[in-house]
Formats: sequence, structure tokens, C-alpha cells
Amino acid sequence: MKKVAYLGPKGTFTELAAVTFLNESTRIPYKDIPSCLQALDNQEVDGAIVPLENAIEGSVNITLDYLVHKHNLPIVAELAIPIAQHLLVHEDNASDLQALEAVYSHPQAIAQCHEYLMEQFSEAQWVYATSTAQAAKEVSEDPSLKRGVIANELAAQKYGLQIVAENIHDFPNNHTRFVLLSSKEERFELEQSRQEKTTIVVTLPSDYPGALHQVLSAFSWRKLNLSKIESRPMKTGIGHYFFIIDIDHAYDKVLLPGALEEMKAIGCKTRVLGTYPSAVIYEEQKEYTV
Ligand SMILES: O=C(O)C(=O)C[C@]1(C(=O)O)C=C[C@@H](O)C=C1
Repeated sequence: MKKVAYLGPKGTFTELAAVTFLNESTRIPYKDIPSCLQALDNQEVDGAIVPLENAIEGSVNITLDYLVHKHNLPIVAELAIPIAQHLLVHEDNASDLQALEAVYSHPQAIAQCHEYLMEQFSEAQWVYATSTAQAAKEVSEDPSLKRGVIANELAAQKYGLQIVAENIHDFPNNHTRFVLLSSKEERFELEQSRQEKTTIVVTLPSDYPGALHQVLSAFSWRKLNLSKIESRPMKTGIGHYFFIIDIDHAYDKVLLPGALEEMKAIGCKTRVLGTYPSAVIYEEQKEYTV
């Protein structure tokens, strides 16, 4: 893949995921997740890498919703990397952390460090930014303001900030899953992959008792393992949902088409968001140069 859109500016976790898995590609930063997807739809880039789920905070709803409601961009790979959140400040503010009046970051990062913030900075303002690196960039630009940032070590390097507290996320083993989207339904070879997955969207028929049970049984008797099932609002009214289901299996010629046919027979609508290789990087394997 030649050009890949990511949530910028330089130094985001999304860039770290891109560097880890797609080091050959040229990375093009965009200001938010919808702009990355739009850039791919407009063919400004060949791929887009976007966060989908975090181990502490759960789904990145904006990604899910845009993939389901607004675009038809296949998922061609899944990449999970460790997420280490640190507190960064300008060196002028490093000697008196208690004086910090605000902590800036992306909402996902603030949520991952909520207990830490409650304990250490309950009086400070917690301010949302479009990404962790954007927050770092803004804070680095005016050291006269007493502000901290939650971001990664790469952002600290890029924007000349000092790490004053390491690993401040509330639970260990913090990981985020990113997906690589493409404009073409082409197989993407992911070197580090050890597993194949398929993600589908299922909408149940209305007023059909036991419909979800039947959907799940289509997988269970075929011995297809599910790694995630989540409902999201259809946005058409209270009580209307669709389900996103991750299956630990490639879309083959028999099992998955059979399961989807069974769901259609009871009136479900189904859509395959992608069938793709999946890779996870653990803390001890982490290495990157940007
Ligand atoms: O702000 C960033 O650095 C991002 O890449 C976004 C994002 C996210 O949306 O989940 C990615 C990984 C972390 O979970 C925190 C933030």
C-alpha cells in the first residue's frame, strides 16, 4: 500500500500502529477519523488506518458508526499494539505538577486514565483534543500556560515535552486494535499475522422472538468462535440496533456463507465488513523508529 491516511498530527498512537505494521507506506496525517475515511473514499490515499477498540475503554464508536453507516470500505487487516499513556509537560512546568490547571488529550486517552486523573488532577480541567499528538502540539506551543498532556513517548519526542509520569493508564495490558481499510477488496499480507478474522454486521428482523439466539446458534453448531459481539444503535429510534460480530475464521466457501444464509432465512440483514489477517504486538516485542 503506497499511501495510508492516519489520525494526525505526527506522534499519535495511530501513527505508531502504522509504523509497526506498514513501515513501507507513506503516511498522510488527517485531523480526525471521518477525514481519514473520506480521504480513502476520495482516492487521495490507498488505505486508512483507524482505531476500532481499546482494551480499557471499549469500542471507538465513531469508527464503527462511519464504517457501518457512511462508507463501504473493506477491512483488510487488523493490528493491535500496546498503549502506554504518559503525562507530558513543557520543561518549564515540570517542577510543580500540582500547579497544572489543565490536562489535554484525546477522549479515549482521558478515559483510559480516568482514575489517575481523579487521584492526581481532580481540580484541573480535562480538555479534549482531536488526538493525543494534537494535544501535545498545542501544549508545547505555549509553555506559559500550566498544562499537561496525556500522550505517548513519540509525541514527547516530536513536540519537545518531558515525560513526568509513565504508564498512567488505569489497567495493565492496555492495547488498542486498529483496522486497515482499503478501497479495494484485495488480500493484504500482514507479516506478523497469526490469525484470520471476519467482521460482519447483522440487523435482526423486528418482532421475531429468539432472533439473536438463532443468529448465535448459526455460529455455535458450526463451531465458529466469536471474539466480539456488540450492539450499536441504528440511529432510527430507541430500541433499533445492529450487531457487529467478529468471527475467528476467514470467510471461506462453506461455513460462513452457510451461517449468513441461515440468518437471511429468518429475515436478518447481513453485511461483511471484511475478512482479514490479524496481528497483536505485545509490550516486549515493541520496537519502532519513526
Ligand atoms: O489520539 C491518538 O493518538 C490516537 O491515535 C487515537 C486513539 C483512539 O482513538 O483510541 C488511539 C489509541 C489510543 O487508544 C488513544 C487514542
